[in-house]
Order: sequence, then structure tokens, then C-alpha cells
Amino acid sequence: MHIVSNFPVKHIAILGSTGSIGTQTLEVIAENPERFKAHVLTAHRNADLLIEQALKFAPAYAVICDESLYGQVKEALSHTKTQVLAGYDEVKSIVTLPELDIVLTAMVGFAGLEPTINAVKAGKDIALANKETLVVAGELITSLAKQHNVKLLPVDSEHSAIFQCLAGEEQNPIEKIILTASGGPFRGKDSSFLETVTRHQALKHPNWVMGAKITIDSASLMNKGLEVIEAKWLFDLQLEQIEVIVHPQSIVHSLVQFQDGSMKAQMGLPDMKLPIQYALGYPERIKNNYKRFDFTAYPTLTFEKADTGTFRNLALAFEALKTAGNMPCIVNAANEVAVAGFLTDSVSFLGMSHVIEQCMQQIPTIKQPSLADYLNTDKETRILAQNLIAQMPFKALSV
Ligand SMILES: NC(=O)C1=CN([C@@H]2O[C@H](COP(=O)(O)OP(=O)(O)OC[C@H]3O[C@@H](n4cnc5c(N)ncnc54)[C@H](OP(=O)(O)O)[C@@H]3O)[C@@H](O)[C@H]2O)C=CC1
Ligand SMILES: CC(=O)[C@@H](O)[C@H](O)COP(=O)(O)O
Ligand SMILES: [Mn+2]
Repeated sequence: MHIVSNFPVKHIAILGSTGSIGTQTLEVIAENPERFKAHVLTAHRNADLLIEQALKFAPAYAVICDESLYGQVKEALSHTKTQVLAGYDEVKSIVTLPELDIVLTAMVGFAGLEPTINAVKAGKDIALANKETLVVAGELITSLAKQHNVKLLPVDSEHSAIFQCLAGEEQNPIEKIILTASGGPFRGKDSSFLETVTRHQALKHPNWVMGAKITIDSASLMNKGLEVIEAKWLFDLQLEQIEVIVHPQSIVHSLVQFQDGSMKAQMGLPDMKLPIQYALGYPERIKNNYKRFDFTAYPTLTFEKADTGTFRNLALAFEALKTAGNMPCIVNAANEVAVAGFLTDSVSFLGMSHVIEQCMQQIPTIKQPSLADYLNTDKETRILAQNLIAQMPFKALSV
């Protein structure tokens, strides 16, 4: 029996449709064609996959950031109704299309900031995967969202978990939240082990298959640091209200504790399609046939303290949140450069924290940054981080 949905079709822009979150979002859309329409797809350089996706989903627009690839995409889609655009400026402006309901931000890094700002200003609800946007400019984004009556719907699994725990609790203050961390592939290891780890080792996440940048962030615990800052802004929390606990099985996706001491957790198998579907379908929970969690397959769920002495990045992120202003923007830019350096064997695993710490010490701080200040801080920090890496004695390890 075909059940006609009571919900109107939501038109969605997927920024970063060719990545890990982007492709899983398209799977969710393909499973729910009566609810969702992929109206805009954007990619950075993966023209082949963008073309394949456009042929399958027939979006109104396909945007390729790398302008040198415009001809290839245009030619391949010339017999379709999809309009092809090129360049980052087009990504920044396409998000304001009047027919869009939701902009899902699945680009990696600082590049997510300006398109998100424009989408919020245009009144579009944001399904937010790109955590770097809130890390860099959480105060600006959340105040714009309030001003334009825009929902920030978390896609990140931990924040989706907290968002789900908070449903129906609007009157109840949060005492604290507890973000769970898998601990990554190097959980339990010491600094002497970390000194020699390779990118291949770091790219093996124990529970999730994700893009390279976030996978390295998970290995260094910077991902959890970024998530602490993301949570502060999404849920309007003080630093003292945010805890991190290592939970190697990634089944409890995070918890909220209320003022009566009661705790709510959201659990499930590690599968990003659930938080993506929840964000796109919100407030509806859409029926699906995703694999269900079975306690007998996980007889032991464990929790342990995070080792911030060895994994310095998590401590640095807390410090950046405490300093506030443009400090999280400095940390984000330094980390993006450091991760790119680690992925190209130009900086060691532990060297990444060194680069971040140096940038935190050397880049001038600004208490109440404007958008122009964030853009400038990002630029300056990248230059410094690159110079620091160039001066480091590190030689590539056997990968
Ligand atoms: N993967 C996951 O499970 C999770 C991811 N996130 C967050 O979601 C975001 C995306 O992560 P993930 O999907 O893993 O990343 P991927 O690296 O898999 O994908 C990134 C996407 O962004 C595009 N892109 C990269 N750089 C730029 C740029 N400079 N300008 C425009 N587009 C760009 C890529 O295009 P192209 O393919 O053409 O290079 C690709 O479509 C990150 O912020 C991450 O922290 C959060 C929680 C979970
Ligand atoms: C799927 C997701 O949300 C990732 O951010 C994930 O949480 C990474 O795992 P870590 O807990 O190892 O950082
Ligand atoms: Mn996460």
C-alpha cells in the first residue's frame, strides 16, 4: 500500500554532496523521495561523482568549486535540466534560492562558514554537519540564527543525540552534557607510541568511516575538542557544563543530565544516516529499516576518562573556548593546516599539537571579532602554521 505523506517535500541543498556525509545524505533522500528533493548539489573537485549524482538525482543546480572542471561537468550534464555553475562564490550565493527549505552543510573545514552565514541570513534552516563553522564563529552564527528565526539542526552524531534527548524538555534546564568519544585508533597509547604513528594507522577509525580530515581529528581527539565548542553554541552552555567521556564502542552517542540528576542518553549503532535523517525530517521520526542495536552483540559498554595529557588537542580546545574571541578560529585554522600536513607526511602526529599551540601563542587575539576578523585570523593563522611546519625537522615516516 502506498501511503501518501502528510508532509510537503523539502527542497535541500547539499554542500559537499560528494563526501562521506553528502553521499549518505543522498542515500537518505533516495529512501524518502516523497519527503525530500536534492535541489542543489555542490562539490569541490570530484567532478566525476558530482556528475553521477546529478544524473541520478536531477537537481536543479550542480556547483563545482574548482572552476577548471566546469567544462567537464557542463558537457556531461548538457542533455539534462540541471544548471551547472562553478566557483566558490556560486556556493556562497546558491544557498539563498527562495525554493530551498534546508541547507545541509557537509563541506569540510572553514569553507563552510560563509555559505552558512548567507543561508542563515536568507532564513534557511541549517542541517549542520560542518562543525568548523560553529567552532570558528559560533556566537555570530547563533545570533544570526535567532535574528532570522532559523533552526540549527545538528547532524554531528553527539549533538544529534543531545538534541534528541532535549526533545520535550524545553522547560527543563540542563545541568550538564556528556559528549562521548570513541578514543580513536590510539586510545590507551602513550606519547612515545604516538611519536611514530603514520597516517595509515591514524586513518583507521575503530567505529566510523568518515572523510580524512575528521578521521585524523578523531585520532588526535581534536574532533572531540571541536565538538565541545560546537556543543557550547548549539545548546547555549557554559564551559563547566560540558564533559567528555571515552566510550570505545560508540553506542551511547551522548548524554544530558538535568537539574534533578536524571540523565538521558541516545543510543544506537554507529550509522550517520540516522542523525542525517533526523535533521532533515525534524520534528518527524521517519520509519526506516536501518539495522537495529542488539544488546547481546554488545554485552559490555565501557566508559573511561579522556587522556588529555597525551592527547593535547582536547585540552587546547577547552583552553580556546575559555579564551573565546577569535581563539577557536585560530585553533581551527592551525588544526586544518596541521592535519593537511600530517596527511602529506610533512608533520608528525604529535607535531600537530605543537603547531596549534604555537599559533595560539603567536596570533593576536581579538575579543569580539567581526566576520572580517574571522576571515583575517584564518588567513594569518594558516600562513603561520605553514611556516611552522616548513621549519620543523620532521621527516616522513614509513607509511
Ligand atoms: N563523516 C562523518 O561521519 C561526519 C562528518 N562530520 C563533519 O561533516 C563535514 C564533512 O565531513 P566528511 O563528509 O567526512 O568530509 P569529506 O572529506 O568526506 O567530504 C567533504 C566534502 O566537502 C567538499 N569540499 C572539501 N573542501 C571544500 C572546499 N574548500 N570548498 C567546497 N567544498 C569542499 C568535498 O568535495 P570533493 O569531494 O569534490 O573534494 C566533499 O564533498 C566535516 O565538517 C566533518 O567534521 C560530522 C560528523 C560526522
Ligand atoms: C560520527 C561522528 O559524529 C564523528 O564525529 C564521530 O563522533 C567521531 O568519533 P570520535 O568520537 O572518535 O571523535
Ligand atoms: Mn561527532
